Amino acid sequence: MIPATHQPSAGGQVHARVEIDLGERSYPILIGSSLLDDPATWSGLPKAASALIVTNETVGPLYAARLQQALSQQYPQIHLVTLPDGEAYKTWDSLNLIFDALLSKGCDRKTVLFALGGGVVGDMTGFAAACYMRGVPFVQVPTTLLAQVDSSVGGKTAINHPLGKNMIGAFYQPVRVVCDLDTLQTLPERELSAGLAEVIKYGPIHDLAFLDWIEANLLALRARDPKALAHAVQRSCEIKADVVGQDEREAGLRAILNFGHTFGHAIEAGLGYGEWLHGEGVGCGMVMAARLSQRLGLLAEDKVERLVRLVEAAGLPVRGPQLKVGHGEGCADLSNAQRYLQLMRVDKKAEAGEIKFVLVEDAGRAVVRGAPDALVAEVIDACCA
Ligand SMILES: NC(=O)c1ccc[n+]([C@@H]2O[C@H](COP(=O)([O-])OP(=O)(O)OC[C@H]3O[C@@H](n4cnc5c(N)ncnc54)[C@H](O)[C@@H]3O)[C@@H](O)[C@H]2O)c1
Ligand SMILES: O=C(O)C(=O)C[C@@H](O)[C@H](O)[C@H](O)COP(=O)(O)O
Ligand SMILES: [Zn+2]
Repeated sequence: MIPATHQPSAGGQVHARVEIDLGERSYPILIGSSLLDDPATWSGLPKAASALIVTNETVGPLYAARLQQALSQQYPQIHLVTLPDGEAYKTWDSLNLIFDALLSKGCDRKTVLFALGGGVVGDMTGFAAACYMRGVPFVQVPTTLLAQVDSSVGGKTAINHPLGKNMIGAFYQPVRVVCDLDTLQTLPERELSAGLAEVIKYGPIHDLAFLDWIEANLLALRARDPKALAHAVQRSCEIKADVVGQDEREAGLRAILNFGHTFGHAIEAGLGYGEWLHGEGVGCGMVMAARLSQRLGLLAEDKVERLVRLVEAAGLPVRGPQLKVGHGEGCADLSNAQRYLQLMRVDKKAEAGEIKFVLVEDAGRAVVRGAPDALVAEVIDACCA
């Protein structure tokens, strides 16, 4: 049990409520301020004898006691498990810490899990919820910009494998998402920039007017202006809810949300998880995917340069790294481009060894298709430092 350290301030304000329409798996995304402390935020959740808050060693000390206090009216027993912090810990070992806590505390199949943290905590808590007793309810309480605009929504849950990102997981939807914008005020600047990568992503694939808005409001976003953050989170969640509502399990359309990720995931795995942040890989990966789109005649050069400027202005890298030769088995003799290609062949969108890229067109649409290895290698060579 967590000690209740202080009284909640309550008085939460919901600025927006976005519904994700998935039939019986539908749920609301609440976006607002002071939501964490307000017992009203948590009313109507599944009833249970116990809840388990899953967090990490950074977020726990900041927010877990407040969440526990607010939940205490609803759940007689509230337990806490604190995971090590970082992408390098998105592993079986961390997942087992959640199962150890669930079992040692006598949690049953009604126990509700609360994922309090960024995307790493969210993805692992969701996966644990999908597995424990073959499925218990869980709530996403995202505390990073990246998690509020993307990872808490849509039910992709997973852990990493040394050979590939998010390779072991499940589609499993939360019963509610609560985005308390106030938590973004304690986020390190590098993490805020990482979150902006996923915000920017929605522009070229779905909404060019939103891209205009991001450009016009980038300074306000980086200064954490509450109104700008509220709009960025709301519009991002609306777009993601729309896409996921049409294609929950990525039979087709949902793959557009992977813009920048084919290259980005290769960077994350190739450098070793945690070396570059997920959002940094996505930011740079979008630049590489845009340059590939240009080489295939889909995107005009001025549109590519516009994206590069925006990614850079968001505080994200626009040049790809040289992937460590020898980091993975059998890659010692590979060139940098060959190493990228080797890692990208593991991507979940690949079919029969053919890599599929999310490419973008001038009109603000995305297409998912293959490209000749030689052309991809040229783009990698041109994009890497
Ligand atoms: N499931 C999905 O659809 C989806 C979508 C996008 C990304 N992801 C996954 O999400 C992960 C990245 O998520 P992330 O960027 O949130 O990283 P993260 O979870 O590692 O959090 C980033 C850092 O910020 C700290 N932190 C979190 N909230 C804080 C706060 N309010 N104040 C201070 N520090 C805080 C964390 O402890 C961590 O050190 C990746 O594993 C990625 O694969 C999943
Ligand atoms: O929700 C989705 O679908 C996405 O692709 C969102 C991505 O931002 C996210 O990083 C996702 O985890 C990547 O999916 P994956 O299937 O390539 O692991
Ligand atoms: Zn992502």
